[in-house]
Amino acid sequence: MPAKLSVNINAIAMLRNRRDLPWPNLEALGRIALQAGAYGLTVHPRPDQRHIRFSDLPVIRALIDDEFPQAEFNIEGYPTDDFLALCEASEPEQVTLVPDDPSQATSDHGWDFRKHRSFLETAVGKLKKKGCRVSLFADGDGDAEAVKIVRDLGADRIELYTGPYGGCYDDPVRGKAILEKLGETADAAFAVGLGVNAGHDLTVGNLPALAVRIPDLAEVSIGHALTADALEYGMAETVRRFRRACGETI
Ligand SMILES: CC(=O)[C@@H](O)[C@H](O)COP(=O)(O)O
Ligand SMILES: NCC(=O)COP(=O)(O)O
Repeated sequence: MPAKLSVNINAIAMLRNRRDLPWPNLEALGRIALQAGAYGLTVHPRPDQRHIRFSDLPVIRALIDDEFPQAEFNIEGYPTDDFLALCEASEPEQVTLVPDDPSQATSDHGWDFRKHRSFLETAVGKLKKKGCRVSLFADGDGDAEAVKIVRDLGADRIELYTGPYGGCYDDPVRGKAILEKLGETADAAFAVGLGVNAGHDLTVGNLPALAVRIPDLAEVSIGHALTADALEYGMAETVRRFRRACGETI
């Protein structure tokens, strides 16, 4: 089954926040994305609320509950007490824990699972108790032992950090090598019973090869390139293009 598309609306929020005005409207664009067949919506609130504001979360939750009850809400972020409280209030179907420092411009690495094992165990336990699926952001470095730690922590999935792949997927040497390491990491995760998501710098151009190497990829969350394409093609057509790039026949 092709990977499901979750549309990350962070970049749309960043554009909105240039002015103290309510557009572009996250709820309206989220609705168009879901009407066009996106499987879910992703947000990555950061402590300074520079794109997603905490007040956006109930609006997205209500959109899904009221109009798209089959869709999923995925919240990504670093598990501070404030973040975990946001998750508790928003009841996302999935939470993706990301090791981001508040000063980071964007996510640029996965967890060091050996170093942060006990910290993550506590956070994963709290989220699992609330009934969320939990995914942990992971480097695609082929580290099979690290993936076993994720399983032992009680998480359900890893999300492969695809940033290094995104920019050089068409380099026949470097791109191919990075893709193979991502694939090896996914294989190791599947072997211990974890699901595999992927995200960061995915595009219509680089998704097809990823989907071929990891045919059982569960979900991709995509924001930056999808928002850029939406300026050119419109949100509905862009969602359809990304769904096709994931392998859907629509
Ligand atoms: C975990 C991940 O790769 C995305 O959530 C990404 O961090 C989006 O956040 P920004 O929109 O702040 O780049
Ligand atoms: N988890 C990755 C994500 O949600 C979006 O990343 P990007 O497409 O904005 O790079």
